[in-house]
Amino acid sequence: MPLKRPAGAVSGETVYLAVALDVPLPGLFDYSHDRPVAPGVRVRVMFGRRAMVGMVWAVRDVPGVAADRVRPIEAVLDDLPPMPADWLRMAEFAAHYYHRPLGEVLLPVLPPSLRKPAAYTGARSAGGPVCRADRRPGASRAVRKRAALETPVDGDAGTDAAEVAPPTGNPASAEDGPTLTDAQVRVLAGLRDLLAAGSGVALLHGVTGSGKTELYLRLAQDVLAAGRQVLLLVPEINLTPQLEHSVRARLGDRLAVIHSRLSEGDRLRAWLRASRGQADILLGTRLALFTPLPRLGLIVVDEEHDASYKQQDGLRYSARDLAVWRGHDLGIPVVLGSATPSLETWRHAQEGNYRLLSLPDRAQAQPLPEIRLVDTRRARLEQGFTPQLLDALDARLAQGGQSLVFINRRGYAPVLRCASCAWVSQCRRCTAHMVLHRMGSRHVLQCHHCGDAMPVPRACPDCGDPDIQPMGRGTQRVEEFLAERFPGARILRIDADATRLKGSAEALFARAHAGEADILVGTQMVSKGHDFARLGLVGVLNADAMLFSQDFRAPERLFAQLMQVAGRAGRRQGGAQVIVQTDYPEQAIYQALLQHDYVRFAAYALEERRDLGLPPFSSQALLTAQAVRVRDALDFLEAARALAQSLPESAGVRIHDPVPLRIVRVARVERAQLLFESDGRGALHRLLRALLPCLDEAARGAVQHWGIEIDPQEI
Ligand SMILES: Nc1ncnc2c1ncn2[C@@H]1O[C@H](COP(=O)(O)OP(=O)(O)OP(=O)(O)O)[C@@H](O)[C@H]1O
Ligand SMILES: [Zn+2]
Repeated sequence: MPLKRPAGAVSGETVYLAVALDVPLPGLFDYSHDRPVAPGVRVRVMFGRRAMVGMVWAVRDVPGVAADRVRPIEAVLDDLPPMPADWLRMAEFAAHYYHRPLGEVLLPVLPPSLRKPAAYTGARSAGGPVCRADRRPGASRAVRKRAALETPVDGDAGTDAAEVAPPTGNPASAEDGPTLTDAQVRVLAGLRDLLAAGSGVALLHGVTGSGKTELYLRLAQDVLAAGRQVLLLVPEINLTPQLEHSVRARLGDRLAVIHSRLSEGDRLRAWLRASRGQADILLGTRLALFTPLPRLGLIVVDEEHDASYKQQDGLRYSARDLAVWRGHDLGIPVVLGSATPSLETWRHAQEGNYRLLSLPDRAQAQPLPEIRLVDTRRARLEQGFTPQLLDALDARLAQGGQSLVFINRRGYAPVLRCASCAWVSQCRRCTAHMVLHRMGSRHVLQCHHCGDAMPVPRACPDCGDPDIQPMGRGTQRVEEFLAERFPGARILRIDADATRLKGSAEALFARAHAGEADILVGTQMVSKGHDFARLGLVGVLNADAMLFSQDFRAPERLFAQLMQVAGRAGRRQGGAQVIVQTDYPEQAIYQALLQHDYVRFAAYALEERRDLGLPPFSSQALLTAQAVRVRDALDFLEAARALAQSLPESAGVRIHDPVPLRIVRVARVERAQLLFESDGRGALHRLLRALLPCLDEAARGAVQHWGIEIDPQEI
């Protein structure tokens, strides 16, 4: 299809715009208009009978379909300049690498109000969401004036696409940081080398509490002083308030925060400030990566190993991997920080692709906590607690210190069971148990997979026995037990249920940080990133649950999780202790944990991966299929496999057997998967490019949905 540069077109003559739309169909869609529109400009169009917001990707001389079937666009949404060229390049790369239509990348990553046609029509639209945001008190006059005068830029998206507000120079009255330790000084010099070199990736491997955050702030100061912007990514929303506070105190108020819990209006305003260059620092979770930043000079990915950087639906991208790509594309440095780097990143550092900088000790000269494995096989457990852990909790309480009980399972109990027959609380729609939850004074059953809920039956639905009992325990039951066992203690539970309401997570964490709790009970939500001042004891229940998982990444994740949660203890005072209860103290993973030895663990785990040809020594892609019956999903995957094997591009690609997912049915849909693997990335992608366009044909009939995931993190 011949593409034409918009600048050459004469106004008044019909042009064809290739528009990306967020619909599950490949390719772009042609619309006509009376003058060219720059790539990266949003337009309102009719798709079938639906009004949609799309994004212009190119201008064509001739449409891809018969000219009389091409519909005109409804409106050019000229409240924003075209998306900048580097942003369009990143989206194009993501679409290509993850094998998705462009429209499924370009539109979903925008703030929701920018992609809703209704936001631009009707009496109350008042010029659209951008104009409304700019008219709010607080929006600068200059912006209001610009928004009122702005006409669409019919130029190349690359040139001067964004409004760039000049930096204000050094933030006023920035608080001074602590005097750096020798190790921090050395690492900062390494990071500054990277800045001076202009680009490259550094892995900042620093043990928990080593003061990595301090170095991000120092480096950010340099970048800001040079008039550039900083993108700071964190894995969890709950980590933003703590960091936001440090950033404001040290670097000033030219900060924007973006994450998925913001209201639409707040998210749009933060996005506008960042993309207009009015904010110098953008702090956010993975979706913040897709924000245009006209003066971007540094990207930091904190806790880079964290699985939350991987989007789990739609475009299944890794924000960390795309951050590295964006840095490379822009020729700016990227810093990946972690106490427990992912093995992918660690290998890059070992091979010299990334520059390895290490902080081997804690910043405040505290030793890492002592770790004890307590063998649960012969212990007399009280509600899952060993006498050793209970004694340790007692001792901390007596000293007035804070403790954390970590259990990665929310709710009251994972299953309800009848004492006399085999009945268990099974979800009607999923191959999973319904979890018992306490709601105030009542209990309910809830499925964590489909969200279905039902009241607790009075008696066993199968045999009528009234004696039905919760089995095992989650955070709520632990909280209840601790309250009984330690009546004077202030107990605070932090998990997804306790933090569901807006603002409640921030309030709970603030109380934990302020030392207003003696015992914290929490899931992985509390295990990472937080800098608790008085926490001296960590008890880990149920660590073994991940030990024998099918997923080859389970040991890596378990090790990281335990190192991270252990790392919350003793950050300000010595004498901290971690107690891990386990049935398998002899397992290599626990032995490495005792030594706080990430490097040894990584060496051992990488050796194993190399022997088995697993990532990072190979690349993987996962084809998943959904159907009412898993047999149909498996048949489709079997056909896909046969088709793949018949293609010449399959050379060098290992194609495994299709298998049902571990939890095969969710919400009455059954799922299966097929794994592709190759030693080099290229071969895998070549095969997928040849194979995927043929699959819709093969999926006809019983298969409801199929999808491809590149670099899957869970198998
Ligand atoms: N040079 C220093 N002198 C004194 N205190 C410091 C110094 N550097 C950092 N700190 C303090 O040490 C604590 C731990 O630092 P920080 O939270 O940055 O660690 P981290 O490496 O990010 O840890 P984690 O990986 O566990 O998140 C913080 O309270 C921080 O203020
Ligand atoms: Zn369910």
